[in-house]
Amino acid sequence: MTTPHKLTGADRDKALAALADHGWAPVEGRDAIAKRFVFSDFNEAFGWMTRVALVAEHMNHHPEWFNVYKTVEVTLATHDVGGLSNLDVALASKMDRLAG
Ligand SMILES: C[C@H](O)[C@H](O)[C@H]1CNC2=NC(N)=NC(=O)C2=N1
Repeated sequence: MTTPHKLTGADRDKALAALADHGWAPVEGRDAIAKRFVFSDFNEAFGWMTRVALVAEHMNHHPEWFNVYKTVEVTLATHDVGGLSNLDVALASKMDRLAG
């Protein structure tokens, strides 16, 4: 897997702008991004989480997430670099793609 590199300056701004188009927003007071995914029911939500979990494990990059019924609140940050990295951007786009 790729080594994470922290996004700063123009790279970070550009990544945040692209992610915003897909519903990801910066987290207040923290160098992280978040998005709420709402599915049609619990099976859809948990099925998606399972698919994401396999991708995340393969990337060795893991989400912070909270599931209630059909809603999954996701926060992405890279603990190893103390902020947002290229791996968060990659995982965010994989999550979007898997959500359809
Ligand atoms: C030791 C292991 O490679 C690290 O702890 C990995 C695992 N998954 C991770 N996931 C996330 N989100 N950030 C990390 O810095 C991270 N680091």
